[in-house]
Amino acid sequence: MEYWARSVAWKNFITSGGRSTPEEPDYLRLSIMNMIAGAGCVAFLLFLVLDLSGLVGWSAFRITVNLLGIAVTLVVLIALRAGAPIGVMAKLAHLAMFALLLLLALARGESVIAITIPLIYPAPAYLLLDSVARASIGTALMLLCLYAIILTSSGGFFENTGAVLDGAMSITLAMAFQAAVMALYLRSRQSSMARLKSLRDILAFQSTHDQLTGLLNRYIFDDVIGREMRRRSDDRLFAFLMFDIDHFKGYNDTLGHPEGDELLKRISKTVQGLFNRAEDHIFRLGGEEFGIVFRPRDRAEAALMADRLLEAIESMEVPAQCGPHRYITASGGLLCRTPGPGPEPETIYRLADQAMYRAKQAGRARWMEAEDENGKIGGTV
Ligand SMILES: Nc1nc2c(ncn2[C@@H]2O[C@H](COP(=O)(O)OP(=O)(O)OP(=O)(O)O)[C@@H](O)[C@H]2O)c(=O)[nH]1
Repeated sequence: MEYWARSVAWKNFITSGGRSTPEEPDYLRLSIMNMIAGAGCVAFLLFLVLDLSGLVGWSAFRITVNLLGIAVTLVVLIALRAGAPIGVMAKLAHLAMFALLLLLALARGESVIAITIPLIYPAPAYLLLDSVARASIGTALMLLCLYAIILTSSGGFFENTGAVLDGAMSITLAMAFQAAVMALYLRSRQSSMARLKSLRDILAFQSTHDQLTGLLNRYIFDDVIGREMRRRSDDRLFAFLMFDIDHFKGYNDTLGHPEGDELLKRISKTVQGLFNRAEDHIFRLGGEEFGIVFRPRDRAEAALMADRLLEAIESMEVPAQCGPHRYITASGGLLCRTPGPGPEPETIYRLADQAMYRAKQAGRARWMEAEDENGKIGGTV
């Protein structure tokens, strides 16, 4: 089990740059992979030239590895152009490059640097996957160490030019691959993070907003009430105005539910026009019931806002389908108090609801002020 987990981690570690989503044509990844394969091809060609020119130790094995390197990178290039999946080709190229660098190093076994480079290649590559800052530090450190090894192990820069060139080219190739790994990884991580974020935003919006009107819903009501009741930043009052459209059932029954929905949307716009301060919260609490949490300076201002709202709804001049009024009206309940420790959100809701019920009983098209359990006005609590 542990071996399996380790081998999977290793596989991810080596091939992480090659992840792709096959359903999306990813032109950036395609370009990067084309670039890597092209650069790989050129680099192996240069290795070959170095070998053949006798600048570095010549061996049939070395030549074979160089030729293999050219062949693999050419296959990758051609396959990419023929439309092979980018992710698969990236994995293939990445693994082949690592294996070939290792073989090349073994072929030149007398040089410490030549063997070391491919072995340390995955370590900084892993570092590079995390962040650009860590990547830069990791890269700088690795380059410093490698050049220190080159200078010390080959007995001076000018005495073994072949080994130095060989090492430097290996480093360059490795660095190009690390940069590509980082670019691919960061890009794929960024796009999946962006997708996740937009999904999270959509879900957060949908869970707290009413689909029909776009207003806040009952789900977030308790949170808002709790927050507004606890606030200390502002010494204005806490007010909760709840209202319900009168005889909405009759309106729906006569004109149909789609017309009823339209009316709900229009009324929500009217409320938004009136309660338009940044700190106002407007809810559709259910059916044809709405609520507004706002911060009046005093009770008189809260009462004025309640009056204005009911007037604004009637002034929409939507013909009522039943009841004594010519136009659609609404009835409300208002609760007003100073913020601070006090009743729970459900108590606030219940008190305002009771006040609204009294307004309905008294003939509708009006609002009443909430009273607490002791019969006192909500605002004096
Ligand atoms: N069109 C529409 N109607 C809804 C929606 N939600 C609830 N309703 C309707 O709202 C009506 C509410 O009816 P009642 O609770 O009897 O209230 P009312 O007729 O307004 O009576 P009062 O409030 O006493 O004046 C019902 O007919 C519900 O079907 C909705 O999203 N869209």
